[in-house]
Amino acid sequence: MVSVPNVKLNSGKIIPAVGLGVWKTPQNLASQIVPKALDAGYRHVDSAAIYKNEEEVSEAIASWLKKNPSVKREDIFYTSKVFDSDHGYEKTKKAIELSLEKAKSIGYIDLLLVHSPQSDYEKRHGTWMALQEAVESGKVKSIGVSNYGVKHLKELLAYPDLKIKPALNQIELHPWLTRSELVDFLQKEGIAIEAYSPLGNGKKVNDPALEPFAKKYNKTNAQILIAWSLARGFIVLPKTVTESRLLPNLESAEVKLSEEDVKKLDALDEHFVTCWDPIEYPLDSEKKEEKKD
Ligand SMILES: NC(=O)C1=CN([C@@H]2O[C@H](COP(=O)(O)OP(=O)(O)OC[C@H]3O[C@@H](n4cnc5c(N)ncnc54)[C@H](OP(=O)(O)O)[C@@H]3O)[C@@H](O)[C@H]2O)C=CC1
Ligand SMILES: O=C1Nc2ccccc2C1=O
Repeated sequence: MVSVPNVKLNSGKIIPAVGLGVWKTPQNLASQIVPKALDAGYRHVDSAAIYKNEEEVSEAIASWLKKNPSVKREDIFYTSKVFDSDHGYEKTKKAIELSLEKAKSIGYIDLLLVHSPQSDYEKRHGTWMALQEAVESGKVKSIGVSNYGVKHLKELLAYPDLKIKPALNQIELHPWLTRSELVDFLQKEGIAIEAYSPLGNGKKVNDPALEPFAKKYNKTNAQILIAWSLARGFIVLPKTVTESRLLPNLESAEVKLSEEDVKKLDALDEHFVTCWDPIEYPLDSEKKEEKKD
């Protein structure tokens, strides 16, 4: 079995440092690939309400656990996310109920994230209050954010009724997008960092800049990229629906890049964003400034 490191979150919960991403994994493929991933040794799956596969992912985990009784529910880490259109206290409460209903086969959600900061102060605040209550109810074990920039995090950390700090921030990270200011801030605040699109959404897997590293370590380009995330201390979420890629991607956890090579890879940074970039989304005060101009 591949030895995958765990990370302890500020909630006290443990998260495996490699998780299977399931964005764009259709429902029928989710039912097939999740058990294969668990067979390969994955113990962490990253879904979201907008991926439309929460139920299939959860049911695949539940039926795999029945067939593998030596692995317990607590050994698996399941994440979902509340989308922007469900921001605000009441809407988020309903969205949480729906995500919990879809995850009923596995009993609880390990980590629930605010998918992005794209609304306004009042709605983001209401959403966080609903998430805090979900932890108090016991049906959600840890809560966090995704695509939050430093300004969004500072806003959240200043809520007068903040009871629970985000356990992590899930953001796009790879050598072409290293977000050093945000990463430093998160490390200082004790908020774990989760790297999405670690292969640059597949667009960077064949980049020639990876060749010397692949050659030196005798690993694939994808393995170098996943190993880079782990060497930086990030939790990492490679996505694949290709069975033959599951194990090699997970085995990246056993690739140890030298500090010097990690720095060389860091130097590829060119702020290359592959899909969306809500990290720059304006605060209410910035929207008012825009209106004035
Ligand atoms: N919070 C957020 O806003 C976001 C979260 N995420 C999360 O992060 C996960 C991963 O990010 P994502 O953008 O999907 O992309 P990745 O960077 O993980 O790349 C996935 C692509 O790379 C291909 N691939 C996977 N493994 C290999 C390999 N070993 N060799 C060559 N190609 C490979 C996949 O193809 P194939 O599947 O055909 O094998 C797919 O096309 C998402 O699934 C989601 O869970 C992603 C974006 C935004
Ligand atoms: O995985 C994701 N890919 C996306 C692209 C656009 C908006 C949200 C997401 C995701 O969560």
